Amino acid sequence: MESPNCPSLEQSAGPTEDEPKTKSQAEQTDGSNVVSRVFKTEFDAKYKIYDMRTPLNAFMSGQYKRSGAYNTLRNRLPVILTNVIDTLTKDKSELVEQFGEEAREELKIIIGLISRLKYELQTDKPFQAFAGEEPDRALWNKFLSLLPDEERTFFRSCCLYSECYMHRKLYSFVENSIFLRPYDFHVKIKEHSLTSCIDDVLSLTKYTRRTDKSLEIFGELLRINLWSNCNDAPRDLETPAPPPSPFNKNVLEDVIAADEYILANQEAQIWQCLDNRKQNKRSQVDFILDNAGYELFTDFILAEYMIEKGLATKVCFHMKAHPWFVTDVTARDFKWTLEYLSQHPDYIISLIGKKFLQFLEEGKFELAPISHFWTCPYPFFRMREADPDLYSSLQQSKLIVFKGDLNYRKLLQDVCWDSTQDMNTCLRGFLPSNMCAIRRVKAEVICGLPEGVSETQSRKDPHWMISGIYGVIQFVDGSREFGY
Ligand SMILES: O=P(O)(O)OC[C@H]1O[C@](O)(CO)[C@@H](O)[C@@H]1O
Repeated sequence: MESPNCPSLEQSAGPTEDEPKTKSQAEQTDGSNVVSRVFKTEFDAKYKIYDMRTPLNAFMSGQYKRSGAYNTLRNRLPVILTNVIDTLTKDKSELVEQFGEEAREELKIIIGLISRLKYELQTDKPFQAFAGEEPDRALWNKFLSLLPDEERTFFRSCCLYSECYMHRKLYSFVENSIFLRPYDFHVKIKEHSLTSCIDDVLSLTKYTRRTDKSLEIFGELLRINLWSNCNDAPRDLETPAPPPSPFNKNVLEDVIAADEYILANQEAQIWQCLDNRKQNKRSQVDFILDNAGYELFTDFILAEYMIEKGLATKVCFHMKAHPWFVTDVTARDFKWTLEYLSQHPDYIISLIGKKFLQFLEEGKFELAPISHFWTCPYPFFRMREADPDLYSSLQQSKLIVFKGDLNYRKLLQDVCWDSTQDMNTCLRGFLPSNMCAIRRVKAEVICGLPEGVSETQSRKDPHWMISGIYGVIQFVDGSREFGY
């Protein structure tokens, strides 16, 4: 993103209707984001990349050069694939030892397939149907076949679709192998994201042992949870480094100092929703998880608080059916984390790990049945028709906690909404129950901000929407819909 002089999104006089436009409509009508037809590089000319920001109400897409989506497709995703190839090459002997000599040949084939995927990404090739044993093959192929031809490539499609497609394809390579099938390319990164933070785990454990039941403490836990959503995607030299984070991810010392970086904070409404027994007879809270490591640990701490203070009788954790967006939690990561903590040599860490394991045995913590909906490209408003069982199970929830940036993008269909748009509108009818979103802002998809905030932010820091140093804690009241 090298666009300090370009018009800000909020200055654009885009249409005001709620329905997002297709990209071609956006190009035709959004005059304020003047489309520069002078392509600056050979790549831009070849793949028709417009030198403009994402128009208001359009989907995020790599075809807009001055967008985080372009940066993701051009810089971040190829690096993810290169890193996986490097890991496979470096760990070859270890993997052969673990999965048998036959895995050697498979590794070669998989490296070749990943290189091809990277080439397809970098040359904006059309998405290919899935042809293996993927359990969600039909869903994906139907989705791909319904995409209009001109939107079926990496840079022309909605960026959410392109990213989901790349991660789904990547996993399909091991999924369709024989010997490497149980392998997760990202397992070491995920384990490291916990083991490297063990001091933070210990401090947070000690800090949260004797807490009161109060909005003040609850709010602090929400904020600690928010700042833990900080997995940093790999960046390359073309991308300016984000400004240094003004606080540590564990934020125990400076959680208050970090408050000015929270652009919308509805923790009081979330507290009210959980603490209001008369109005809300439901007692289960659902977490739609994001990243493994320290973030997952803070999810456990927040869930523990909800249970111990009588705000919920059970917390149900929804995780990904398979490796996803590098660090997302799978059932294997969830169980590994609890085992790792409970067997840790530090007595305090092992105690908390054992306590969480016991919560699992007692049904206070629960793993939700695996759903492929979380790893499909659909935004959440499509859940009711795509996975009606999941939708109706979420209707039983007292509060659904959506963690992280990707879930937020799926809530808002990866659309560049006016930042002041009411969240209810942006959800397009997706409201199974009360919901909250806890997310560091890493993509230009946001709503529910007070008037003027976005303009002020843009003046202060043109990269504020992709830097990940700002956050939101937002709430949507589902009670009117269900008459609690
Ligand atoms: O772990 P989180 O918070 O979902 O963030 C990861 C997301 O952020 C991004 O890096 C930018 O939106 C995406 O690639 C990805 O969706």
